[in-house]
Amino acid sequence: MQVFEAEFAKDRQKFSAAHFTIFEDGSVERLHGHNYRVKVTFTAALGELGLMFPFHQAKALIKALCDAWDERVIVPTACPWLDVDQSQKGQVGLHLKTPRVEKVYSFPLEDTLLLPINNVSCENLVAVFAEALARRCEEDELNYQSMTVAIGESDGQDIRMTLQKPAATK
Ligand SMILES: Nc1nc2c(c(=O)[nH]1)N=C([C@H](O)[C@H](O)COP(=O)(O)OP(=O)(O)OP(=O)(O)O)CN2
Repeated sequence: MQVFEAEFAKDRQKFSAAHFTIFEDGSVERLHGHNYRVKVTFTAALGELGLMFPFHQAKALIKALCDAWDERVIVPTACPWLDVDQSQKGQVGLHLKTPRVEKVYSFPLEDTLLLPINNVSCENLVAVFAEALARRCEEDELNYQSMTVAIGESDGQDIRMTLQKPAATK
């Protein structure tokens, strides 16, 4: 069976976000930001009329997720060295305490993206982005066999991960 690949790497597939990366020795970067760039490659066989799926359908799903992650401070809520306090309405308080660093941050809740990851690394971001996009593709009944998502913090450096589409449950 012929399997086709469609890569989407449009300039509009980006999100601007702030984060800090934590390292295993307990050192932590200062808060900083990137214009993250997102590339998605789908594989699929051809359906009727020689189409994998309508390209606009895939591009709309990717762009909507990029928009949801845009202009945010990304918070790793599963980080063992980070206490995330949402007791103050509309605010997120972070108390970071590693073997080497102790810092306190406070952000408006609407400016944050709380992700169930232990560190805001490209590796973790690409995994969460791919799973979230797979859920949106499922809801939108986009037909594909696998997706490879690549996220880059700067030109010339991408981290990518491939997800196989789960077998149909119905
Ligand atoms: N394994 C990982 N290591 C690092 C990550 C990451 O996501 N995974 N991220 C960072 C920082 O966010 C940093 O901003 C980017 O790191 P790096 O590429 O080392 O730094 P530059 O953008 O300055 O890259 P240049 O090669 O100087 O252009 C650090 N490590």
